[in-house]
Amino acid sequence: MAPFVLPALLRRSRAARACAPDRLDFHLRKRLVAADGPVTLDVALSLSRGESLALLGPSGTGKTSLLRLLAGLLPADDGHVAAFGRLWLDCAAGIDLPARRRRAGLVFQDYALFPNMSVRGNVRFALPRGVPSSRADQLLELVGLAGLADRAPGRLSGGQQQRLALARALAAEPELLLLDEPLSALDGALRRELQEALAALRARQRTTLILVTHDPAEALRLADRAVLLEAGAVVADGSPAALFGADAADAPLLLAGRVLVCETAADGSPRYRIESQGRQCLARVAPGTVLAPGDGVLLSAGDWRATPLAARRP
Ligand SMILES: Nc1ncnc2c1ncn2[C@@H]1O[C@H](COP(=O)(O)OP(=O)(O)OP(=O)(O)O)[C@@H](O)[C@H]1O
Repeated sequence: MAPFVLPALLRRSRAARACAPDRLDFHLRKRLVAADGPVTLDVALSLSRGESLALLGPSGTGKTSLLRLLAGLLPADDGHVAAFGRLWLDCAAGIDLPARRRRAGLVFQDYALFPNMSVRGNVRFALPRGVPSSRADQLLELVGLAGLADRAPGRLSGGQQQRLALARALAAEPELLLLDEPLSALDGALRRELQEALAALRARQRTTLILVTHDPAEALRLADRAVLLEAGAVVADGSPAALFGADAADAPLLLAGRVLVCETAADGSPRYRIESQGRQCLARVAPGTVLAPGDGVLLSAGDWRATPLAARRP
């Protein structure tokens, strides 16, 4: 056998061996181009069926890209995804299932609803063949939209659109539910209610969940495990309580840091590159706050917000 074929075969068999019926096992690599230069996303994780993982990290670190890679919406440079007994991706073996053949449901930050269909139509469209259309109404009930089933999505509020996007993702009965800040547009009580509905649903269907959140309290409520990404790599992996402290529901983790430089995000808002504990991250600031290089800040690991130290003094 030609020597160059051997590594590819070995890699393929490693991916194929990882293909256990009750596990999601992946290693994905992708070169991303950030505003301040290229970053290589390189993440390997293994989850059991029904596990819920919260993905946290500073803005621009690759969280959304990782969800898109898993869903098959972004091509990987290298790696594999072995999902519940099936290879969705094995770059070494040339296997790359298209998004529609992966049993992954992704709820985007911008919802991606069909504007020409009613609320009910959006959910019905996603039902697998053979599932009665009454299932759409059950799901709309679950997310509190039963009364708006005939409305066009364009006439829903941001929070209602977010709930519709969630119902549509659930309709497809995914084995892997990928949620990109799914509840960020919802206010307190409703957010709590949907968090509970999601937790109950997960327990009932054993759906594996990966959710991007900036909210440690949400990670504590919805996730068994939290992973912190920085510059495309996993820097912490453990239980949310161990990572953020059991009282994270009230106070996000605060780290002392120092401003290195101010950058401009894609939406034109300022982002500050902060150095904290030997690492760097990008953080937002409250409107009107101006920081200079060298300023001391407190960095909230929950929403990656930097607050000038002086402003926090009593
Ligand atoms: N297809 C692509 N090719 C190359 N680079 C990309 C691609 N898509 C996104 N990027 C870059 O990858 C970086 C990470 O983006 P991503 O949206 O994954 O970060 P994030 O951690 O989800 O950020 P946020 O918390 O702000 O949503 C960004 O700098 C983005 O410009």
